[in-house]
Amino acid sequence: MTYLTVSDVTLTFGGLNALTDVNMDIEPGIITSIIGPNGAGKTSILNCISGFYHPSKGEIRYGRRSLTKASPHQVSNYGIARAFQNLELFSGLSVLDNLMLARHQNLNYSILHAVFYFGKAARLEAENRAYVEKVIDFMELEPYRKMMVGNLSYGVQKRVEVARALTLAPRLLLLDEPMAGMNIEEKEDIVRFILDLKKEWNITVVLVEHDLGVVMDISDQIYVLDFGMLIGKGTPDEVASNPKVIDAYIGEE
Ligand SMILES: Nc1ncnc2c1ncn2[C@@H]1O[C@H](COP(=O)(O)OP(=O)(O)OP(=O)(O)O)[C@@H](O)[C@H]1O
Repeated sequence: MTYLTVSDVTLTFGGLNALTDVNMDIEPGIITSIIGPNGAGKTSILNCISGFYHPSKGEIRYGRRSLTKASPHQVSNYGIARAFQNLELFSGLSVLDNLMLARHQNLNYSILHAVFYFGKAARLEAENRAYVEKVIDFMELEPYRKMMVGNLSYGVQKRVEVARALTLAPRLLLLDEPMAGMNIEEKEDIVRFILDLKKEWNITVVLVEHDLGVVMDISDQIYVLDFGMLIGKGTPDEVASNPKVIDAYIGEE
């Protein structure tokens, strides 16, 4: 069964096609990477899937649901979360407060409910806290929980950004360059987290990443974009031996 389907998606800005007739099929429970040179359209496709941009043409489906015109809020309610290339964190708040705040987007009661049904609100709040603690534990953020995000190293902030997305308990996680600016050890940690998310949390991962070594190591399938067009797809071995892909990367990596 196909899980996420991108069909003939074109995205236009003024006269420029950021994406042209892009097709992708993503099955549940796998790691899919999207690679390509700078400006190839990788972030644009994540923006289309997560509802920040709407395709000028084509369709995006997630199971039985259409994401083509969905808002970011609807997309996250459908169980799709995103970690951003540029961190979406409140630098003046602690790690714990950032994660609780993100988790609150998931609350399914209104302020009125909170007033009239205090018991239910309190129970939900306890559940939220427990879920956030599980994420902190998984992402090994325990030593930083009370620290202000702005005071943490960039590598740890990137980890908090992934944790922020995880607090929404997604079935599908979109990661936009989660390893950018990290040293080798920090990258190894993120790789381990991504593999565990797949194996232990059964989360489907879509990854945009420039580090081809990492991409080749952890991906089940890879899509390659160049100038907004899909120029290759397949397993890491298939993609690595695709002449179009090799051409696109000459002088790049
Ligand atoms: N909001 C926007 N308005 C105008 N042009 C845009 C917008 N967003 C993206 N583009 C253009 O669309 C093209 C694809 O950009 P995109 O950010 O998706 O590429 P990318 O592959 O993610 O690049 P990078 O690896 O540098 O992050 C680029 O030419 C970019 O300038």
